[in-house]
This record gives sequence, structure tokens and C-alpha cells, in this order.
Amino acid sequence: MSAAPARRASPLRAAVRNPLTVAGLVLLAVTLTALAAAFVIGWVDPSGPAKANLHGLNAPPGTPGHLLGTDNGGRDVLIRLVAATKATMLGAAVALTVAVALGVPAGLVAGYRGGWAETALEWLAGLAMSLPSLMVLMAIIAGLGTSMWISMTALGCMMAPAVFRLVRAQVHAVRRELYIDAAKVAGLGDARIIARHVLRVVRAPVVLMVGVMSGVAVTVQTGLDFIGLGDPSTITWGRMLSEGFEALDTNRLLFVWPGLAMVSTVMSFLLLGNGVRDALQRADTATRPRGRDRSPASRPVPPAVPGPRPKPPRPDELLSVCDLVVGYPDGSGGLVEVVRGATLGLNAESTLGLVGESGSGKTQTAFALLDLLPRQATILSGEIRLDGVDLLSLPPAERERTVRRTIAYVPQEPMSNLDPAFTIGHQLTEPLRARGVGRAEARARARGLLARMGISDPDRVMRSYPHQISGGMAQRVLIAGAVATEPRILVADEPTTALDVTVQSEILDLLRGLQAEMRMAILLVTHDLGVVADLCDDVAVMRAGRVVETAPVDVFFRAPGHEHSRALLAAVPDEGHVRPDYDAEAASAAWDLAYARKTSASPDRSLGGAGR
Ligand SMILES: Nc1ncnc2c1ncn2[C@@H]1O[C@H](COP(=O)(O)OP(=O)(O)OP(=O)(O)O)[C@@H](O)[C@H]1O
Repeated sequence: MSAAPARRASPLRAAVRNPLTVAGLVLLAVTLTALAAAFVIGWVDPSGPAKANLHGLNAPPGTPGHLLGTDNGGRDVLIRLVAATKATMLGAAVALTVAVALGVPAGLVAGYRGGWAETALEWLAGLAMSLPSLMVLMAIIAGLGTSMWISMTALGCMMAPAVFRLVRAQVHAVRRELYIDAAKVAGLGDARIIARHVLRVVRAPVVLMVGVMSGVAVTVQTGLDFIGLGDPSTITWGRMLSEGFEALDTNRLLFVWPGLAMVSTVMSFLLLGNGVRDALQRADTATRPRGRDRSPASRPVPPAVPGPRPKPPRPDELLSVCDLVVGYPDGSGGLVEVVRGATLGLNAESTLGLVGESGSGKTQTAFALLDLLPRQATILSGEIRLDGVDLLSLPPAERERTVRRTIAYVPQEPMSNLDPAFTIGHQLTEPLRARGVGRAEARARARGLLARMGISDPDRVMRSYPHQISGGMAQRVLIAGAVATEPRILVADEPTTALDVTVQSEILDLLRGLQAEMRMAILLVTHDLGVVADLCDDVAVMRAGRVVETAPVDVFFRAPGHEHSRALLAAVPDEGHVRPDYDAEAASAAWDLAYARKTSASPDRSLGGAGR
């Protein structure tokens, strides 16, 4: 990382650089000034808007004492217009508040939690949207009277489903982001994740929708009053429009002023909504990396290759998986199995490499252990035992607690797993704060962890946003976050794939050092057999959703037992050429080299792992 952390431009500052937003601000300022004046008039001279002067009917604009003239009752048009602003804006504010207060939380819950809550809320929203709004409003006014508060509350209820659907769709999109998974694994609760990470993404489209809906609320309220369905005791722009319409022949300006007020206010909402949305979106996307697409993959699952059944897990293993089967809906009412009876075991303080070709089910197996499978996935059978306790038999909340307490996760793509909207310091201290650690101590611990990760200027990194650090640095930050809670098991999914070779070896050394220091077990998901030789004690080879071979790493390299293991080893590119077939001698030489590195990096650990 070379650049010093720069402060990001504030979205509001960016918004006011847009001339259309400035125009919206100016128009809104006029409306707000009228609103403030209306409160003053209501306090100083409440009868002012109704005061008639029978000697000054329909006075033209500019008449002394009457800037906009008078109406056909001799009442001052400007004072009435200002007073009408208050009722109109309050009415719109009621509708908007109801729509946002109902739509946003419902959308967050439905999008984030899914399940029956989403089905029920979606059904309610569909029902509300299928009703003709104007007819419903008229029926409510006919039944409950012309109170503006009631009609505007009803309008808010009818606008809420649109907000709900927008928010739900946004939450659906962000829920799949890797940094949400990372936040969960770090132990943050749902409420905190929604408040900190999800709401930020939802805010830009919601701001635009609020702008549009404010305009709709003003227009509907004005329309109802114009056609005589408003509260006759309240002056609004709609009522003034109606009076102006009746006086079109004598004083057509009476129709123009409230019309202008309505148009300029609606315009101001739209311009501002657009401008602020654009600024927020720019601020969000400027730093947001592309997340990994985890949509249902189209890669076909290759047929299972029969082979020697791996040994059943031993009772003394820290973590064991037995005959795990994970399925996804296949789109035609059935299930497709992506993990098809995986069995493996991880000893305390040792490292197991989970290898296999792309799509063989490594990540899905790891996600099952981490309790991170997507909602659509089902664990169809099998056992996952942690310290002998079958996790799958625990109630979901207890399972989640147990997993978060014991297992940490270093994900595949460092950048996608950091929320671009927060500093590194914030993201490292947040999980500690959620566990009750005080602010100062959390910061001190985070700084210490970064230093332990080999970061020479932890203070600067703490102040940086993810886009201001390199990939290698981001990976160190994620490892720091993962080990902050002193887990007994670390699941690392391709921790070095996205990094260049020199950084890769530094990260491997770091993991090795941390493992020895913290006495944790590591499950390393990888394609890279060099990394396996370098770091692992044992290997489990996956093929088409099954573990086809488990072996100590030296045995795996010297005498792989399964045909698929030999094929994997044969596919490793050699320095000068690609070997046509598995070459035991070359594999053995590669192993000797990796072993030499391994023992020189951690002389205290013997081949095969002391804990085995
Ligand atoms: N959300 C999903 N819906 C349906 N199928 C999925 C989903 N996620 C993954 N799969 C399928 O599960 C299978 C195993 O995927 P997994 O990600 O575990 O493979 P992997 O061995 O980790 O591959 P890679 O090394 O490329 O990450 C693949 O066939 C994939 O298409």
C-alpha cells in the first residue's frame, strides 16, 4: 500500500456539486421558507389567512400590502398561499412517514430473513397493490370523513408496498455479498449487520423513492382537496386551486399561484431525490469491489467416481464430518446434491487440506461446517461433530452460537469480504465491541493484531478504507479479524489464490506462525497442491461431492491411493512442461522441497503433525 489514506468525499458535498441538485435545493428552500412563515403567521395572527377586505376584491399583484394581490373575498393571496403550504406539507409528511415506517422495516425483514415472513409480507404487499388506490381513498373518506390526517395515513399505507418491494429487492442483492457472510462469522448479530452493512446499500434507492413519493403525496393531497374531498376547515393548495378554478373568469392568477407552488415543490423533491441518490451511489460504488457470483451455478456435477471409501472419523477428532449430503432445488421440484456423502476429520492443532477440482464441493462442505450455507441449501443427511457434539442436532440459534465461538473463517476473496463503506479499524473492532469489549481496548487489540500480522503501520491501516489497501494487506486484515476471537479452528478458503507469489508465501508463513502460537486447527480449502505440501498435515481429496481419499500429506504425495488424486497430481504444471501423467519421482521431489521449507519455517513441528 503506498497511498496515504485519504478522506472520502462526503456524498452530500458531491450532491451539491450537481447543478440540478442545487436547483432542487433552491426550490425546496422557497417552500421551507413559506412553511416557516406559516408557523409564524399561525402563532402571531391565526385569523390572517381568512381576513376579508370587501373594499379590495381581486386586487392585482403588487398592490401595496398585497404582494400577490387579493382573491375574490378580498383575502391576501400570499398569506393564504403560505398558510396552505403548512397543511399541504404536513399532509405529505404524514403519508411519507407511514410509507417509510411500514415499507423499510418490512422490506429489511423479508429480504434478510426470507422464509414465511417474506411470503406473508409479499402476499400482503401484493394484495395492497392490487387495490385501486383512488377508489380506496374515496371509500375511506366516505366512511371516516374528510380528515386530512386519516386520508394521508391511508395514502401512506398504500404507498408502503412499493417501498417494501424496493427495499426487499436491494436486501436480496446485498445478502449475497461475501462481507455479510464475513460479518456473520465474526459474530455480529442480524440487527447489527442490517444497521451497519445492509442499510447503507439500501439508502440510495430509498432516497430516490422518498423524493418521488413526496411528490406523489403532495399531488394526491392537492388533488383530493381540489375535487372537494379535503377537509373544508383547512386551507391547502388543493383548496386554493379549487377556488381559483371557480374564479377563472374574474381572476385567473388565483389558479396560477397554488399551481406554481405545487409544481415547484414536486420538482424540488424529484431533483433532490435524484441528486442525493446519485451522490450516495457514486460514494458506494466508487469503492465496492465486484463480489463473487454465488448464484446457482450452471456447472454440471460430474458423475461420482467409485473409489476406496475414506476412513470413518475418529472419536478423538476436534471436528468431524460424516456422510454429509447438501442439496439445492433443481428448479423442477427436486433437489440436486452438490455434496454427496462427504466424510473427513480434523485433529486439534493440525492442518487438513481439502483439495479437488473446481465444483467438487469443497466450499459447500466448508460452508456447511461454518453454518453459512445459503437459504436454499438443505443438509439432507449426515453429521457434523464439533468436540463430539453433533451440530446438526442442535437448535439453529445454539448451533450458530457454538460455531461462531469455535470456528473462524478466512474467505476466498479478501476485497469482497471487507465492507467498502467502513474503515479497517471499524471492521476489526466491531466484532470485538459486539462481544462486549470496550472501545479503547478493542482498538488496542485490533492495532496489536495488525502488528502481529506483519503490518508495519497499523495506525494508518486502521484509518484506511478497503480500497486504500492492497490485496495482500486485505488478506492480513481478514486473518487478523478471524483470529481476533481466538478460535480453535480456522477455515481458510483459498487464502492465497488472489495473491502474487511472494505475498502468498508470506501469508502461508503467517498462518503457520499463528497456528503454532494459538494452537488452532486449520481446514485449508485449496486447489494449490504446493500450498498443501507447504502447510498441511493431512489431505482430503474431493471429487463430485465426495471425499475420495484422505491421507497424511507425505503419503498423498509419494503414493496417492486414488486414481483422482493421481490425476490431480499429474495436472500440476511442472517448471518446464506439463506432465502427461502422474510422475511419482517428480511428485516426490516436489514434496521433499516443500517439506524442507515447512520444517525450516517451523522446526518445532514434525512431519504429519505432532497432534495426530
Ligand atoms: N447457491 C447454489 N445453488 C446451486 N448450486 C450451487 C450453489 N452454490 C454452489 N453450487 C454448486 O455446488 C457445487 C459445489 O460448489 P463449491 O463452490 O463447493 O465447489 P468448489 O469445489 O469449492 O469449487 P471452487 O474451487 O471453484 O470454489 C458446484 O457444482 C456448484 O455449481
